[in-house]
Amino acid sequence: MLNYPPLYKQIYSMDAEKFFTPSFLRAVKENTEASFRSIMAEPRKGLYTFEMLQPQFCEMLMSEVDNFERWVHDTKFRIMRPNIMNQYGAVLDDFGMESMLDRLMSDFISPISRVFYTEIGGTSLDSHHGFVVEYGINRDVELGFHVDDAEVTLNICLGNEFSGGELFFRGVRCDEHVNSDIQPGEIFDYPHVPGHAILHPGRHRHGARPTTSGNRMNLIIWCRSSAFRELKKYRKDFSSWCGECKRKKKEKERILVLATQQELMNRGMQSAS
Ligand SMILES: O=C(O)CCC(=O)C(=O)O
Ligand SMILES: [Fe+2]
Repeated sequence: MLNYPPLYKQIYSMDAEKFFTPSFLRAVKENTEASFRSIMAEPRKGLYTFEMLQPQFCEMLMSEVDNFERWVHDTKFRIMRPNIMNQYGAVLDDFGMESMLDRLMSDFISPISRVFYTEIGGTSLDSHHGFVVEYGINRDVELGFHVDDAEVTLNICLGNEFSGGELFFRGVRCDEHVNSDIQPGEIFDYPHVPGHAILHPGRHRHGARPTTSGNRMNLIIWCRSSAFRELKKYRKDFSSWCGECKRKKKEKERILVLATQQELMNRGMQSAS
C-alpha cells in the first residue's frame, strides 16, 4: 500500500447517494430484472448500457487520479499500470480505493450480474481489479483487440471532452476460440458518454478506437469469479455463451439432421423396392 495523501477523502468510501444518479440508485434498490431493464439499453445480447455516475463524482475521481499521477511523478514512485496493454492510467486498488471498489462490486455490480450473467459466473463474483485508463495527448491513443481477465467488466466513462475513443465489440469467445472469425450480427460499436457505463462479459472481444482529440478517462472494474474459473477447467462446451461453440454445435446438429433424413430416405427406398 502506498503512502499517498488523498485529495478527496470522501471518494474513498462508498457514498451511494453522492456517487450514483438517482435512476441507477432506484433500480439497484428495487433489485429486480424489470428495474434494471428500465434504466438500461441492450444494444446487443449481453451488452448493457446505462447512466450511472454523477458528474461531480466523475470530476473528483479524475482530479484524484491527476493528483496521484503528480505525486507518483514527484516522489519517483514506480507504480503498476492497469494492465499490459496500457502505458497510462492507474490501479485504483493500489492507492487506497480497494474497499470502496469492493462495495461497488458487491452491492451494485453483483445484483445486476446475478440477473444477466448467470452463465458466465455472474452469480459468484468474488474479486476485482479496478483501474482507470487515460487516452489523448501524451497518453495512450487506442487499445487493441482483446478479452479482459474478467468474467464481467464494468466500464464507465468519466470524461472529459474528447472525440473518438469508441469501443468496438466483436462477439463473446471461450479461450479456445478467441481468434475465430467474426459472425454476422457480432459487430457493434459503442461511443462513450461521460457518466455512462457499459457492462459486458469479460470474454466479449473488444478494443478502443483512437481518441482523436481531447482527453478521455474511464473507470474500469474487472470482476472475477474463482468458482466459475474452477468449473471451467472441467468443461469443453461453452455453447451457452461462446459464439463459436454455439455456431459449431448448430452446424453439428444441422449435419446430423441431414444425415438422419438421408438415412430415412434410403430406408424408404429399400422397403419400396
Ligand atoms: O478504453 C476503454 O474504454 C476500454 C479499456 C479496456 O477495454 C480495458 O482496459 O480492458
Ligand atoms: Fe478491455
